[in-house]
Parts: sequence; structure tokens; C-alpha cells
Amino acid sequence: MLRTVAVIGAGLIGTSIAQSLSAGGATVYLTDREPMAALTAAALGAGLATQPPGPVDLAVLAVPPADIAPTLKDAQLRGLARAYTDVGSVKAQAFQAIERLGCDTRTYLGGHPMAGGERSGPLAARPDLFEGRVWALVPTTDTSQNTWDTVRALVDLCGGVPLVMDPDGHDRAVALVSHAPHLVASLMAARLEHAADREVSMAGQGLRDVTRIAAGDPALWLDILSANAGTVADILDDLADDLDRTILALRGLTDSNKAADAEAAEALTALLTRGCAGHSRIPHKRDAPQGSYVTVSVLIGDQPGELARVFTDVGAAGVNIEDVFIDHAPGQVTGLVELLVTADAAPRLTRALRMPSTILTR
Ligand SMILES: NC(=O)c1ccc[n+]([C@@H]2O[C@H](COP(=O)([O-])OP(=O)(O)OC[C@H]3O[C@@H](n4cnc5c(N)ncnc54)[C@H](O)[C@@H]3O)[C@@H](O)[C@H]2O)c1
Ligand SMILES: O=C(O)C(=O)C[C@]1(C(=O)O)C=C[C@@H](O)C=C1
Repeated sequence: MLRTVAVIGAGLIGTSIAQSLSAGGATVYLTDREPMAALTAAALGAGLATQPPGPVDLAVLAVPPADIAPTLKDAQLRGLARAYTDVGSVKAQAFQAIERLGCDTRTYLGGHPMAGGERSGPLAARPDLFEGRVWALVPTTDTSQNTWDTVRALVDLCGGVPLVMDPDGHDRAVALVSHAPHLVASLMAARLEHAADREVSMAGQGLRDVTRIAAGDPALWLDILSANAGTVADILDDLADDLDRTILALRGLTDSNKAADAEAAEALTALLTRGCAGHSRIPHKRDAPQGSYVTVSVLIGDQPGELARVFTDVGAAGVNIEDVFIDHAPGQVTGLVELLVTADAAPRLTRALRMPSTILTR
């Protein structure tokens, strides 16, 4: 079904898709506004840094959101492919531009893999980036069956989990789960800019978790946020209300008045409890029933082979690891490995591990 694919934009997402498709046996043609990006992607085994000799089965537009519509128009005028998709993080504005430019909407099906990273460019790419990740599919009013089939084959080859959405519904969802969180990460990370070195050196995993995505490319994020500004602002409005209440409660706690202290503590507890409830809604992996995984935490020493030993023990116990997190800062004598496994496998795994470990149900 997917024998030949053109990827326009050989950055993090385009190259990751190309690597995955090439590994699946497709012939992938890579182009980029910056020829060096396509050459680098090709050197990484993602495909060929050339134009295809004739029309391909599918063209994937992995360019910034504002470039999607003009790139689609140009590709269709050139007869590049029989079907087209994109990976843009925002949909409604791109759809309006696609209509305005008079693109052929029958051969186009919008897409958005919900996986990525804070680093840009082909060197950050990974062929397994989309495994088990939701991949939003956003059709036009007249997307053809061939286009559906072709794009579904792309998602399947990349290991993604398709989720069909309309453009506005998609943009509302990503405002909540991606765009507002990005700004919150940036706002927190910005507090560190002029902090004392001594203070920043205390950073643990909590700060890293909260700020990781703040390292994303500002130019790409300006493009993304500009195309979804109103919806993201609505979420930040609600967040600002919560922030005001939190500040009030914290200031209240410094009062020597017992009644005020109790009221402030209650307000803070309510907020922290709401946070726990919201956090528990985030799926660890697509299709995993909520609360079905538990975390088995293992302390490992800073010696060669320690991690391998843990994985060997897990394998010997016949337990499947659903996800793994490693907190191991250089120079520390120990590191913490968190293994996510199904609830029924956790006791077996704890018995099998030769180091003392604790089970924390999440
Ligand atoms: N970074 C993420 O986490 C993430 C996740 C999912 C989707 N996306 C979406 O994927 C798309 C690409 O993002 P990325 O993270 O791969 O960015 P990137 O900067 O790593 O790669 C983009 C590439 O596109 C090239 N490019 C830009 N405009 C072009 C044009 N008009 N024609 C040809 N090449 C062009 C750039 O030179 C660059 O190599 C964006 O639409 C983004 O919204 C990003
Ligand atoms: O950095 C990551 O881990 C991401 O997955 C990035 C992320 C996200 O917010 O989830 C960022 C933008 C995209 O459009 C999709 C994915």
C-alpha cells in the first residue's frame, strides 16, 4: 500500500517518520528548505535526499504550521503525490488557508502525531517516536477513501494510534494538553534565567520534569501558539484564577491568625488534591485502563552493568515493561529506575529483583 513516500521538512518529525517508513520497507524521498537537513536525514538512514522520479503514494508535509497550506498547494501543482498529509500541531488555521488557496481537499487528510520532543532537526529523530502514541487524523469534508487508506497505512507503519477529530475540536484539545503546558513550562523555566548558580545546582528531577519542553524552538512555538492563541489564552485565564487563589492561600498561611491559617491550608489542600486528580487522568500509554499500571522503583548503584542487571532480572521474571523512567544524574552514587508494569506482574517482579525495591501504586 505504501511503497513510495515524499517527506517535505527533514526535521525532528519528518525524519522520525521517514526512518520508521524506511525501516518498514517504503522508499522515502526527503526534501527540505535547508538541503543539509535532508542530507543529514539521508545519512541517518531515513531515505534518499532527492526528488522522487514520479508521483509517490503519499507526501508528508512536516513543515511549520504556517507553511503547510502553501507547501500543499505547491506540491499538488507539481503532482508530487496521490495523497497528502501533514503533521502540524494546529489545524483550524491551516484548513482555512488550504481552502483559501484552492488546494485539492479530496487528496488531503490532516494529521498530528502526539509525540515529539524539545530538540529540533534530523539529529533528534527516532524511528520509534510514534509507537503507541495518539495520531490525530483530521479529514476535510471530502477526503477520498484512497487518501484515508494511505494515511492510515502511514500511521500503522509508524505504530501510532489513530484518533479522528474535527479541526476546532483538535485545536481545543491540544490547547489544553500541549500548548498551555508548553507556556507553563516556559514561564517556570524563565524564573531560572537570573537565579544564582548555587540555587540552580540544586535542581532535581521535579524541575526537569516541569520545564523539559521549555527548551523547544521558540520560532516553531511562536508559529504554533499564534495559530491557537485565543483558545490557549482561555486556558491561561482559568489558570491565572487558580494562581491568584494559590497566592492568596500562601499569603494567608503566613498569618498568625489560626482561623485564617486553617482556611488557607484548606484552600491549598484542595488545589493539591485537584492536581492529583488531574494528573491521574493522563494515560501512561494509549488504551491502558486508568490505574492499571503500577510503578516498581529500583535503586541502582553507579557501576557498569547495573541497569543491564535490572533488565535481565525483569526478563527472567517474564514481566513486560510498559514504560521506564531513569533518574540518574551524573556524579551521583545511586540512580532510581522506575519500571511501569501491570498490577498483577508487580509482586512477581519485586520478588524477582535482587535489590530492595518499593512498589508505589499510581
Ligand atoms: N516538535 C514536536 O514536538 C512536534 C510534535 C508533533 C508535531 N510537530 C509539528 O511538526 C512540524 C515540524 O516540526 P519539527 O519539530 O519537526 O520541526 P524541525 O524544526 O525539527 O523541522 C522542520 C524542518 O522543516 C524545514 N522547513 C521549514 N519550512 C519549510 C518549507 N517551507 N519547505 C521545506 N522545508 C521547510 C526546516 O528547515 C526544518 O528542517 C510542525 O508543524 C510542528 O507543529 C512538532
Ligand atoms: O516534547 C514532547 O515530549 C512532546 O510530545 C511534544 C508535543 C506535546 O506537547 O505533547 C509538542 C507538540 C506537538 O504538537 C506534539 C507533541
